[in-house]
Amino acid sequence: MTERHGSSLEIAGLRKSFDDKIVLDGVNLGVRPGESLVIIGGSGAGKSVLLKCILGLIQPDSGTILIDGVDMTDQRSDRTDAVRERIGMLFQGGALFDSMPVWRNITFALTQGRARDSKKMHALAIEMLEKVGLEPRVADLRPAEISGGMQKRVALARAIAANPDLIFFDEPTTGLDPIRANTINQLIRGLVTDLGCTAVTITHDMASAHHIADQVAMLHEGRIVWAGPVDQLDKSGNELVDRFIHGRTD
Ligand SMILES: Nc1ncnc2c1ncn2[C@@H]1O[C@H](COP(=O)(O)OP(=O)(O)OP(=O)(O)O)[C@@H](O)[C@H]1O
Repeated sequence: MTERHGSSLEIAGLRKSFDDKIVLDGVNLGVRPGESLVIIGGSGAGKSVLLKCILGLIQPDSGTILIDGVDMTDQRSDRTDAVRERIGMLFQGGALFDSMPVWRNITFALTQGRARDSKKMHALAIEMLEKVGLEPRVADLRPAEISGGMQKRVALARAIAANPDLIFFDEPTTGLDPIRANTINQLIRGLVTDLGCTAVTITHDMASAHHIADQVAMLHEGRIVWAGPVDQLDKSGNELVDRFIHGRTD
């Protein structure tokens, strides 16, 4: 049984150009509540720009981005702010604050930077660390004192601490060995299957895509050229998808 319903995401006709370079050329994409979508595509396809548009970090030129029916491309309002509060994000580089210990990094957004019930927050951080396979002692270290792979898992712990309904992962397994990558894959899958969270993941790691995804969409030159259930990926009949998943450049 799920604890809640994840958010829905519907993108229609999304366009974005930088000067005369078209990066998003009418993206249409949908994710149902409690579903895991993986977006694949080669370098420069526009994946990061798409993600930044959804997160409100870049303003698209046209098109709509509906999260639970609220258009996130509209001017900021109480409605869009309320939706943003239910969104979690794991950035590629982790983006941790080096000046504070791991436990404060994990709970920072929950306290909005204010010192609040430190003991409770410390305990919560340890609980989150356990979920991502890290020992309690890591809570008191600073990000610079732990490896890149551990930083990635701390960033994931931070993303899930806020209990989001919709969570975005940008290359969550890049730079991790296969065992650690598998821990992250299982965690993402668990967020969706056990907690009913909606997940959108950008990855080049096809093993991870197969583990995480319900649906897969391929972005190529700013358009979604194929979308479908993950078990159809290997028999999509789409030349661009075949080339991408088999790493062919011909
Ligand atoms: N702020 C910007 N100004 C100008 N061009 C940009 C900007 N951001 C992205 N681009 C261009 O948009 C295109 C798509 O970039 P994007 O980062 O979305 O690709 P990607 O699919 O995420 O690639 P990768 O897998 O390598 O991360 C690239 O040609 C990039 O140079």
